[in-house]
Amino acid sequence: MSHKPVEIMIDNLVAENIFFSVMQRDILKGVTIRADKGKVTGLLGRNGSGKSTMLQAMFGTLSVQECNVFVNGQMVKNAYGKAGLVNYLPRKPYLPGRLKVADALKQFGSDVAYILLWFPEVEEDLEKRINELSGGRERLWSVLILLLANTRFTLLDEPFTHIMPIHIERLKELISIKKVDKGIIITDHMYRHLLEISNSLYLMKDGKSIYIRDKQDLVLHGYLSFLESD
Ligand SMILES: Nc1ncnc2c1ncn2[C@@H]1O[C@H](COP(=O)(O)OP(=O)(O)OP(=O)(O)O)[C@@H](O)[C@H]1O
Repeated sequence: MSHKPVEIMIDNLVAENIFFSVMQRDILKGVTIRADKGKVTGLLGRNGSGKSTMLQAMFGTLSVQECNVFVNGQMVKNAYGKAGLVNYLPRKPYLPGRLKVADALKQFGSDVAYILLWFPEVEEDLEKRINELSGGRERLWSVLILLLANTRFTLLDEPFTHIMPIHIERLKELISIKKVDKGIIITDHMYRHLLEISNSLYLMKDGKSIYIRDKQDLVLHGYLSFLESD
């Protein structure tokens, strides 16, 4: 009797072969990116290297020359439209400005008690409208709402921007807990935070992605000019 090894498929979302050219410039030259349940994938790159474009192509809201998206090997079109599949934090403000925070939480079905357990000080925002919040608080609420939402994958474009260090530290802990339930891709220029929380880290350069093993690689590939001491 032969014993076939049991293959366990880890929930994954893959955007393969992304090509994007604009105004005769090739921005992405056949790049692949993937999110796996249980992992954080980090994406670094200089301004204009195509990080946001990749996330939008994967989400399905940007039309690019080529991009094939698969969920566990099955091709999907318009990933954003599939209930419970994936959510995406754009670089720009995400939540509707006129909405009260408490109403936004209700709309997204967020677990307010759980959020306040992690960030008790943000309770003061609940009755405020989104456009009355500081930039950092608006970003924090947006990240929390998407991270805690019941989707299999979450794509976060610059989630740490404007957020104060003490909240970034807590957010990183929360991301490490949430990745047990979902696959997460994060792009941010705060490379130290990405180095710390990513299970796989890539650098976008010349339209391709380079696998990053450690900080030295970031110098080698010209993302950092030198290694700062810790
Ligand atoms: N609609 C468009 N028209 C012209 N150029 C575009 C368009 N969309 C994207 N680009 C260009 O594509 C390149 C990649 O942009 P993208 O926003 O993906 O970069 P990024 O790596 O996210 O940059 P940053 O770190 O500055 O956020 C940029 O040079 C941008 O100017």
